[in-house]
This record gives sequence, C-alpha cells and structure tokens, in this order.
Amino acid sequence: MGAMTDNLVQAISPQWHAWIKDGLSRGCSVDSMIQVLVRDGRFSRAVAIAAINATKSDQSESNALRPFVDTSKNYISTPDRKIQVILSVEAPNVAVLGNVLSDEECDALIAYGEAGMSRSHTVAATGGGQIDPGRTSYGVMMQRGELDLITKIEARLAHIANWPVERGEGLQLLRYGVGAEYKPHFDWFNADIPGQAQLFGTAGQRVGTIVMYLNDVEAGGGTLFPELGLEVAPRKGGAVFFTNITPEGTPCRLSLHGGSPVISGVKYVATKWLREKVF
Ligand SMILES: O=C(O)CCC(=O)C(=O)O
Ligand SMILES: [Fe+2]
Repeated sequence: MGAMTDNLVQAISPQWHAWIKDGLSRGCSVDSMIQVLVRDGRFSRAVAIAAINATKSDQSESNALRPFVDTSKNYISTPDRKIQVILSVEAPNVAVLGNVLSDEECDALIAYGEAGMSRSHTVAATGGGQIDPGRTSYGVMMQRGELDLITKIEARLAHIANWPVERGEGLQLLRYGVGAEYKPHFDWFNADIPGQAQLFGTAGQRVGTIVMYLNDVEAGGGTLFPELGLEVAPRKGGAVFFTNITPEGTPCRLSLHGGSPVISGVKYVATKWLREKVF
C-alpha cells in the first residue's frame, strides 16, 4: 500500500494529497472533490478518483480500489523504462501505451512460451475449462516471477498500473494464427454464473487487464472495444491497459473487449490480469 500511495502522491503532489485527506475527514462528497481536482488541479478524472480511493483506503483499510494509469503526462517513467502514453479513455479507464517492452523482451517471451502452448479455454457455465469456438488462440499460463525477465516485467507493470505485483495473476501468453480470435467478452467474473462464482477465490475480482503486444501483425488482430468503438492495433512492445470495474467497484459493461481475427500474419500477446486482492 505504501508504494502505491507514494506513486499517487507523486502524481498529485503532497499539497493535493493533504487537501484530499482533509476533505475526507470533513465529510466532503467524493463527487465534489473530483470536480475540484479536475477543475483546479487539472488532473484526469481517473487520477482524481484513484487518489481519493487510495487516501480513503489508507485511512480505513477499505478495499475500494482499482488500478489506474496516470495519463496526466505523455510519458510514464518507471525505474527501468520510459513508457509512452498514446491514447486514454475515461470510462472504462483505458490507456494505450508504447514502449512497455523492448524488442528483445518480446522475442524472449515468445521463445520461452511457444513450446508449452495449447488450445485456449474459456470458463464453462458449470465451472471448469472448455474449448470454445469464440476463443481460438493457443496459450500458456506462466507463474508470477517464473523467470528473472518476467519478474522485471511484472515490477514494471505494477508501476504502470499502480497495482502491487502480489495482486496480479501470472502472465498468460497467447498466439493467434490466421483467423484466430477472442470474441468480445468481459474479463470480470460474473458472480451470478455458478461456474464463475468459484473463480473469485481469495483474490477477488479481476479489476484490471493489461494486454501486451509481442509482435507486429500484418493485418487484423486488434483489441476491439465494441462499446467504445475503439480498436487498438497491435504494435510490438506496446500494450493496452483497461479497468474491468467502475470506480464504485461494480463490474463495468463498457469494458467489453475482444481480440479481432488475425487476417494476415500471427499475433502474440501477454496478458496480465490484475486482482482485487493478493493472488
Ligand atoms: O488478444 C487480445 O487482443 C485480447 C486478449 C484478451 O482479451 C484477454 O486475454 O483477456
Ligand atoms: Fe479479455
């Protein structure tokens, strides 16, 4: 929690942090505080919400938090890499990023994961994995910290999304051949579907997602957000981050997304799902 708050304080300045703390202690409404932060502090709404939530959780140990990418500048400086902010959307909070991974890191992930790949599954309504015509990629799940390279990347992602490494699942590596796709879906678990209810486990909801592109794709293979009319083109080393829950913590239907069919070439991605609690 400390590191996350430090990042936020950096993003919003100690003065504004103190102002939020004071407002919360005086019982100001969150809406009114967001308005002031956006108008006078010139913060994006996403940063304002995240800063208020982080301050709240520091005070009450509540868990009303979601990851966020600070798009108030055009670059994000992580300890080992300067990330480009290319595009951002407010709701759901989407950030398209460049230069997240080096070419060498992309190549190494593909080389390492390729051998272990098998046909991807989805979760059946009654629980368990199933082969699904709506998801025709091949993939492999990796352990958190499975390689030094992965540890390094996971630390970088934690910095970018302001979310602790421990609250992330292992990376999932996917390969889509020509025609392969992942039809639009939600990454959040649906508590009303028996097969999904058990997925919450002790780590809770999948609150955010980062899809990293490991190669350039000749045609097709974009990440599509049908509710936003947005499609992110795969670019080697780039990534798209998005939140799966609203600022209030409920499943976000605008986060509907999918991997469009690859038309020509092959598409490799690495997906990091961010969980509510320690995974
Ligand atoms: O392949 C893509 O572009 C999207 C992948 C995805 O939605 C996921 O892994 O959950
Ligand atoms: Fe997804």
